[in-house]
Amino acid sequence: MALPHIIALIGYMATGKSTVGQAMAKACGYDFIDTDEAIVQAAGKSIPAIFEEDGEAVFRAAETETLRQILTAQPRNQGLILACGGGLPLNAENRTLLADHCFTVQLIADSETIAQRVEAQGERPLLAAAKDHADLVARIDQMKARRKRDYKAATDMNAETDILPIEDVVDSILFFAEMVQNRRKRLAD
Ligand SMILES: Nc1ncnc2c1ncn2[C@@H]1O[C@H](COP(=O)(O)OP(=O)(O)O)[C@@H](O)[C@H]1O
Ligand SMILES: O=C(O)C1=C[C@@H](OP(=O)(O)O)[C@@H](O)[C@H](O)C1
Ligand SMILES: [Mg+2]
Repeated sequence: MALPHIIALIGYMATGKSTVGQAMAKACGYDFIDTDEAIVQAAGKSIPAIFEEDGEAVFRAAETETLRQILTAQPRNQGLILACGGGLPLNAENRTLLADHCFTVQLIADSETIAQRVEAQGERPLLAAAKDHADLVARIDQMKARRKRDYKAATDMNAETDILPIEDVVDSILFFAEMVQNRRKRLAD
């Protein structure tokens, strides 16, 4: 399968970047890295603990360094699926790194779907203050609206994760990414 060398998944929290990314890597034989996982490994503590003990600014600085390191270390002869933390594309330097190295897919889901996933999973410090379900949905709506422009600026393709099961989301992304790669090759020849 002719695919871009690095496929990055971006998008709002709980749209499925980590889950879909892992399944994509398995389906196409690419490596898989999750920026959040890499940061947790290096810090030796969870994302909520980093936010609480070190603050968001420290987490964001680690995010940029981790992204740069991952993108430059990836061997030429091995593809990579990179699941990004939800806030990563809000930083202009990170968007430039994505544009320079990746085919970037934005995962999208309804705020209601996201709220249900966040309630089931936890682990999202930026949404931890929500009072109840309705407040959580409202906070997700507001944060999504604030982030929309930066996400769009970094995006080569959108994929919805509300309707299709994970395997079909994977197949649709790989199908589209392969078309793009073939087209790029034709244009380069
Ligand atoms: N079609 C789907 N695509 C992606 N995730 C889904 C889908 N259906 C259910 N989920 C669930 O939604 C959650 C998404 O969480 P996660 O992958 O951690 O998202 P993110 O990394 O974007 O925050 C997982 O528990 C996953 O199993
Ligand atoms: O959107 C964000 O700002 C964040 C998203 C999280 O990753 P997921 O999008 O994988 O949940 C994680 O990086 C951190 O909690 C901050
Ligand atoms: Mg994730």
